[in-house]
Amino acid sequence: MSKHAMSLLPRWCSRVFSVELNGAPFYFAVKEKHLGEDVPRVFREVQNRDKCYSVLVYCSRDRIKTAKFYGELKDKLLRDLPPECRLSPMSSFLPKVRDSLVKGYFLKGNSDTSSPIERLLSDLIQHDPVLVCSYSPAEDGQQWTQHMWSETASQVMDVAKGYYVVPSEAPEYHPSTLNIINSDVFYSFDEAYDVMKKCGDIIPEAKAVLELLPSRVEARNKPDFPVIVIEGLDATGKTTLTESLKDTLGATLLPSPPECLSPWRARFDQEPPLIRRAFYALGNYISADQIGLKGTKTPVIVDRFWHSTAAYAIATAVSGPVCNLPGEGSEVYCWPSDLFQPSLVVLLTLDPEERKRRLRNRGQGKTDEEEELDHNQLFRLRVEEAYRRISGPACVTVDASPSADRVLQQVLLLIRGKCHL
Ligand SMILES: Nc1ncnc2c1ncn2[C@@H]1O[C@H](COP(=O)(O)OP(=O)(O)O)[C@@H](O)[C@H]1O
Ligand SMILES: Nc1ccn([C@H]2C[C@H](O)[C@@H](COP(=O)(O)OP(=O)(O)O)O2)c(=O)n1
Repeated sequence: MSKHAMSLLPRWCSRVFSVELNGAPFYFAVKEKHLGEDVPRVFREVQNRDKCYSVLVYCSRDRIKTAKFYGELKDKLLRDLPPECRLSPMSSFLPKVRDSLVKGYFLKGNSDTSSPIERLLSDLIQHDPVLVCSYSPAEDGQQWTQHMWSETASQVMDVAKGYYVVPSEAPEYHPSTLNIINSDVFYSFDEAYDVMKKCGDIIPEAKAVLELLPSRVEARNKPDFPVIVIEGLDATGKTTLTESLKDTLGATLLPSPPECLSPWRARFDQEPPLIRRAFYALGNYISADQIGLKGTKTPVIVDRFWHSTAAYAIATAVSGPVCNLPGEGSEVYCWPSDLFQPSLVVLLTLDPEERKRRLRNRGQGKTDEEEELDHNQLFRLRVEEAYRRISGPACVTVDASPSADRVLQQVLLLIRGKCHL
């Protein structure tokens, strides 16, 4: 058994396991002794001939490698497993213990597929940073047990050392929230920079991004003029409004991520969240530098900024309904202390049907994430709620359904009230 597996074991029985079936999580724990608990739901629906497996990915010291490997593992499993084998996202965590989440996959096979699955898992355990367990009915046929695989023998360990699986309560918030800080959302330039720097060896484009970064984190000048950020989901009217504000106020308009990052954006959109979110986080620091420069001469309007970076990252890390998000007031919604704070952040909101109509009328291609927004109503609700919970500065919500001119007038009123323009 590897060093990593040994370090997980002492608290193995305190861990909770979560398997996500059709977007809904099912929780279970393991125990050495059985006290008549029910069989966890995820195993209740499994036929007696079936066998299940879990593959959990260790968080090695090299976070970049772990993040890349987790994505590649899914591709490998989907490619090499028998098509009848069902693959579901899985995780294991210590309740309320930050950074305790390990992610992986849960596999369900039957007696026909167990040989190819076990061959594949035996190979994985010998070459990759994974912990493999198998699940099967106990001898009495009433309970299910979990058996951890040994790396050296690449076989199931002594059956006597199997753990019983028992139901576990759902945690207060989605388990992914335990690992959001500095994995999905970065709260300082240095944290995001560190990820991008470590990517340099495997992603050549990361070096180009590093070269574009400002030499000083704090905006070089404190802008004399107001800086207004416009936020909202795609097609809520940000471009339309920011263009009008620019003309009406004689302001400078800055898109975010900044234009200088455009050549690299598609590349980083393919990367796992750790790398992709570091890219967007750094973009905000480049924008802050530009704001400092322009804001000494004119008001500045920014199309998306930190709210977008954090809200999309949090809403992607967590699945399911809005109540799975970290609670209001959680530290995950805090503004990075080293990032420039705009004078006003306006969040445009729109009825989903009207947003879809505007998207159709615009008729442009959408990013995968925006496609997801369309199909996954829960994701859209999570993004909007995360937007509302971010503080320092918090956003002011504006209904974007009236005509473009009425929306403009409404936002001008807010700006005049808040920024004395
Ligand atoms: N207030 C509005 N009423 C009706 N249509 C609008 C309004 N604001 C924008 N649109 C239209 O909706 C579409 C999306 O607007 P856009 O400004 O591109 O949104 P975003 O920049 O947020 O993606 C565009 O076709 C635009 O002309
Ligand atoms: N400052 C920013 C700007 C955008 N992002 C991310 C958040 C989402 O993943 C996408 C949304 O950007 P996209 O260009 O698709 O949206 P618009 O067309 O501008 O409405 O970019 C970010 O993380 N930080």
